[in-house]
Amino acid sequence: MAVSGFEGYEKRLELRFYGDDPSGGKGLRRIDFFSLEKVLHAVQCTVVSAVGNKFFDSYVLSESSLFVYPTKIIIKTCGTTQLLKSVRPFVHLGMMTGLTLCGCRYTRGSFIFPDAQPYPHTHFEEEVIYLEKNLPENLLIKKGSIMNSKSCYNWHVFTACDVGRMGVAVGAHAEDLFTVEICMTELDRVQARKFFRRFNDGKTGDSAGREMTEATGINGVNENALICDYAFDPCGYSMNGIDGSRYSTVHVTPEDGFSYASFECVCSAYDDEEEILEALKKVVKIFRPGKLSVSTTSAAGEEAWSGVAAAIEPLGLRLTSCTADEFPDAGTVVFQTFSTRRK
Ligand SMILES: C[S@+](CC[C@H](N)C(=O)[O-])C[C@H]1O[C@@H](n2cnc3c(N)ncnc32)[C@H](O)[C@@H]1O
Repeated sequence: MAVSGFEGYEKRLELRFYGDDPSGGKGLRRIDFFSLEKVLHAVQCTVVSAVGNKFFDSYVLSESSLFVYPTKIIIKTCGTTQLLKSVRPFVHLGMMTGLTLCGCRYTRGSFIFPDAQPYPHTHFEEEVIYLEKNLPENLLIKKGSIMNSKSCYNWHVFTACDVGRMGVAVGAHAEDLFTVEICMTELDRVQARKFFRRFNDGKTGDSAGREMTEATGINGVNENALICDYAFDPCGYSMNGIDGSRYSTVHVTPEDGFSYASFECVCSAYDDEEEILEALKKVVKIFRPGKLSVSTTSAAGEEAWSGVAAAIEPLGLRLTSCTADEFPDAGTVVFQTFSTRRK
């Protein structure tokens, strides 16, 4: 941990692959656990809990989450982890399973403690140079950009893709799917206390995590999800939810002064918009943050997330900025920030 405090803001990397899969569709899920642990060691985190279904494998990490699909890896890490050190080993492991990287998406918010970040996470420019150096040459189309808000919290996005796979990748994978990433700071103190354990509570990380999931209502955000949760000692919480082929994930740093929580999920353009917005409202009510950002990434365009402000503003948060930009392979990224009216 940095001397000043724990960096809650995650770095998120999504790697997409293609190729003939001799294993009948298991693809990247054939990567053995020992090899995954080696990559995580380079990033400086470990697996604390795991669960899978017929679509994908989900791991709760000491610093956030990893999801492994047959042709896609999503890894999200916080603290002072060196996430981008996973790029080369994952590309290599993909090759070993007969798959080639065709898309890369890296996103993150603005760190609370930027000076505590190690190379290559010292500056966004450094991260982009590192990515360009370590991605394979077939990923020719690239764009890196910082989406600004009116506050000090900005959204950093880098995407790259293989020119030959561009249309295929978007069409086959993400045409109707969009990712929602919510970052919350200045959590309500009463709510944040619920993510602290009692001294010597005699519980395991799993059993304490289960209690937090229920006591806070996180299990009600998507009642259909199978939840894999973990409570850190003395505080902190992570969970992955799996619902068919879709994941959701929540991470909480409850310490006062640098409190942070995140929620991420995958939605479809065919989902009931009201249901998505209801889930979003439930998340905001669980944490009651002073500041919040919502980033949506969608091949379907900006409309995918047009109802966010109308859903959130009645909860006492005011829309302070809304920016949209296009990125190769990813589609439209919309970044909205909200700030409480209570201060
Ligand atoms: C890993 S969790 C959640 C991560 C997520 N990105 C976030 O900050 O919301 C981080 C919280 O767990 C606490 N924690 C306790 N033990 C930890 C450990 N061994 N590794 C990482 N975090 C730990 C941290 O102080 C922090 O409150």
